[in-house]
Amino acid sequence: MHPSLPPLAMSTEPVESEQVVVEADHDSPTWRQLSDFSVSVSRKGFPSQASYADLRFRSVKDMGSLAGPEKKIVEGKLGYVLEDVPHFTDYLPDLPNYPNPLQDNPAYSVVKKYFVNEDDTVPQKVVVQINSPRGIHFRRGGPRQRVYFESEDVYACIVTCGGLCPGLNTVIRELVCGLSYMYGVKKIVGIQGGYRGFYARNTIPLAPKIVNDIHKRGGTILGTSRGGHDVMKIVDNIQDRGINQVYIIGGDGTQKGASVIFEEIRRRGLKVAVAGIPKTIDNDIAVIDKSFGFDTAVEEAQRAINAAHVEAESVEHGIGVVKLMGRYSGFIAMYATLASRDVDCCLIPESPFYLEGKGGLFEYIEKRLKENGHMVIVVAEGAGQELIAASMRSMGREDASGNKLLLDVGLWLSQKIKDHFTSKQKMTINLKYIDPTYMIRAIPSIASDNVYCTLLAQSAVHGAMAGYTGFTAGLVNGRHTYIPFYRVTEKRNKVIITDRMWARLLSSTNQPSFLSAEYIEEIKTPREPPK
Ligand SMILES: Nc1ncnc2c1ncn2[C@@H]1O[C@H](COP(=O)(O)OP(=O)(O)OP(=O)(O)O)[C@@H](O)[C@H]1O
Ligand SMILES: O=P(O)(O)OC[C@H]1O[C@](O)(CO)[C@@H](O)[C@@H]1O
Ligand SMILES: [Mg+2]
Repeated sequence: MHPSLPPLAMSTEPVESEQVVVEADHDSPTWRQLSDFSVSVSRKGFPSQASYADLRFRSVKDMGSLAGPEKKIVEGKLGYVLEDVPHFTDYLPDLPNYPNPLQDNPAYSVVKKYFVNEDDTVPQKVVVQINSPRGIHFRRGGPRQRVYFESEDVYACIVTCGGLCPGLNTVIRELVCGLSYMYGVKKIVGIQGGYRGFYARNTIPLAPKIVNDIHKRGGTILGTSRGGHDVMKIVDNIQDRGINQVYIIGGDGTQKGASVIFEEIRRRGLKVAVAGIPKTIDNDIAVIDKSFGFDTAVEEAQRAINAAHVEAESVEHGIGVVKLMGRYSGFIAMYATLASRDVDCCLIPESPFYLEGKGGLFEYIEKRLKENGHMVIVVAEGAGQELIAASMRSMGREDASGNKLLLDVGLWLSQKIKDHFTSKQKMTINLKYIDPTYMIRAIPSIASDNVYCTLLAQSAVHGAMAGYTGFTAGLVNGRHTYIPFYRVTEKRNKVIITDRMWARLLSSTNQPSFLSAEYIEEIKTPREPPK
């Protein structure tokens, strides 16, 4: 255990009052043997309205791996569960705190109830039944009455990792402006070229004047990369430079990396806030309503679909194929299809399809061409990978971050369609393939995404200033929240093909579901609950 880490106060019984029952440190055998115990919460203010008797505090260490995340869970009556995020005072109990400087900011001081109530939490599930448990909640994001940094002591850094996404520059801009204008922070630097930039590149100074109009440009002014996550080198660098707020913008891989950085920072007992801002054009990050840049991507995809449609309808038996992003999740393809209404078939990774035979894609294409004379197919990049793998080799390759490198479904599918209709069916078709992937990723974000980026960035800044750490700032049911890293990285957000949204798409395109009769029967028949 790091010498500066205080022992946690804990009990093997549910806490019925504010008492502290047993003390043990994180690395003690006692800690390891317990997977579920109560901890006292040293931070003042929670819970103020609910009585302590209503609540049970648990800190659940992932027993599978000692290096795994420590979960901070608060349970209340009626099945209320708060999956809380770490706070400095969990491991640095005697830190001083200060009044939030926003109190004296003329723009904000007139706002009624500007500060978020310490007890506010946001439910993950908003549709409930009369007797259903209240379920998982997340801590509400926003400015707090007290902060754990004095403005002149803050030294913040910002890093962007993973693939490009519209809105990256807006988030950078709003972090810089939020820190400067709301909290008077003067020392902010950008880490260049993703995680490896911490130890392999110089930092660049950031200030409102420098970032003033970067949101009008695509990409990230800081640069980005995959791979290069060396946690010890990164944290050594943070420590050596005296950085005490780290803002990390990136997708699922990046948030995993942020979690590891946070764990190392906590192990060393450093007062360094680690805040993640989720970025994923694919919209595949779990828990959050939607990721920034997603709406921009769907909007821009319309241009490619329109072009495919114009090409297809101008010739005899015209087929337009458009490949859109989505490695594991077909959200962009699904929403772009629903928005366009010119699409006759949408193929996504979550819904396996087949080409030949009854109910297959070729049969549907032929029907559509006979009915309409042309058609448009939208295919997500991760769709049909098993089919391609069966006909081609070179599966199993990975990029620098360990992400599987996919085979180009758009080219493959276009070729298969051409082969089938021209060689086998002896039918003349005119196929045009459009891959707008990198054109979509590289544009600046649209207005609504810019506002979303602004609120996300400000929420992250408020959280870090208030002493929260090890969190991802995210929108849950329309409210800004702080979500523990493990919650956004443990699984991916995927299109659920048994949900209404996919059904809407099927009914809008009239495409086959490609599901077998047995499968449909199986999902319709409710299973017996396990005895
Ligand atoms: N499990 C992990 N532990 C530590 N670092 C990781 C982990 N997974 C990924 N990273 C690091 O996070 C960074 C970004 O990861 P990745 O390239 O997978 O992009 P991403 O954040 O998932 O974004 P996207 O996939 O949307 O482009 C890389 O520098 C990578 O080394
Ligand atoms: O070519 P790159 O930069 O590795 O990124 C491609 C991947 O990035 C994403 O756009 C996600 O950021 C995926 O949709 C795509 O597979
Ligand atoms: Mg990823």
